[in-house]
Amino acid sequence: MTAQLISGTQLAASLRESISQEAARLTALGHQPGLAVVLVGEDPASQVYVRNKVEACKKAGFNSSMHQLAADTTQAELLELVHRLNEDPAVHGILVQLPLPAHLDSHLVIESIASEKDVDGFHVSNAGMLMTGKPQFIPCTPYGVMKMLELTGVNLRGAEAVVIGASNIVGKPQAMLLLQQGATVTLCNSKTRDLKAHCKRADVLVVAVGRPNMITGDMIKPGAVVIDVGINRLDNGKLCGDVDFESAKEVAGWITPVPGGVGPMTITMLLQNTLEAVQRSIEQERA
Ligand SMILES: Nc1nc2c(c(=O)[nH]1)N[C@@H](CN(C=O)c1ccc(C(=O)N[C@@H](CCC(=O)O)C(=O)O)cc1)CN2
Repeated sequence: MTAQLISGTQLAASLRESISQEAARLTALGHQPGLAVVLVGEDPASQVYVRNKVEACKKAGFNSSMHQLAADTTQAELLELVHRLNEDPAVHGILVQLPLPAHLDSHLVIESIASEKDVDGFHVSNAGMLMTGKPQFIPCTPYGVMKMLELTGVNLRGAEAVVIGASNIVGKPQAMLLLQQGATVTLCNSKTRDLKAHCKRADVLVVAVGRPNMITGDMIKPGAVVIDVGINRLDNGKLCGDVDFESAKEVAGWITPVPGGVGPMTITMLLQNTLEAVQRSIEQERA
């Protein structure tokens, strides 16, 4: 193996220590961070992620409430719950786990969350703030990726960064964050011609597609930083990323594993965003 491993598990553990300390300080001041997590239905992967989020909150000393709703919950019932959480002063952050069951309109639900409590950073107001270079809440996965890049010491100014996957949750905000750090960014999508040529140019390659092992070592520039956002469950029950780790690690300079890479960082940045929500609410009270 030539590449150095970027362990999300390790980085997350060290960031969570500082987060816990700040949570204890805020709690002592009478502002215990509060995160409400909403899950609709019984998607097994979502259940795992939500459980891990609630667990991480508890460990960090946050007050977390879990709202588990039946798969046939109506749009009106879900909006009513979000409305109640918006009004609750003990709740600083609200997260509705995605994907929602098909009969629910995710866009309307996200827009119903008060933007100052949208710790996922998915609300159009927060997406706009990020786009215009004044981020309030940065979506957790791209935020975590930026922390991982910081750890490698890679200089993003003038670097060629290629992001594969143009979702609102990962690809688009990731491209914005890289651009804001001075990288020259290419955002690839499912229609991109000659994906390999784009990948081969990348000093920093972020892959968020959801297709097991689609990026192989021969598509990677020697020494590149490769960040694998994909989490795919194979028929044998094992998890794998969008990058073929075995061949990629022989070419890359740095690489993230799956599991234990970007996933744990996503949850950590959710805690960080919730802290930022508390800090802003205190500032607002004082103003
Ligand atoms: N409201 C949101 N919904 C979703 C988000 C999100 O950020 N906000 N992101 C993804 C899923 N996700 C967080 O919710 C998430 C995915 C994976 C992990 C993680 O820690 N993965 C572990 C493996 C866990 C396993 O055994 O399955 C790892 O990679 O090591 C955390 C969060 C979609 N929905």
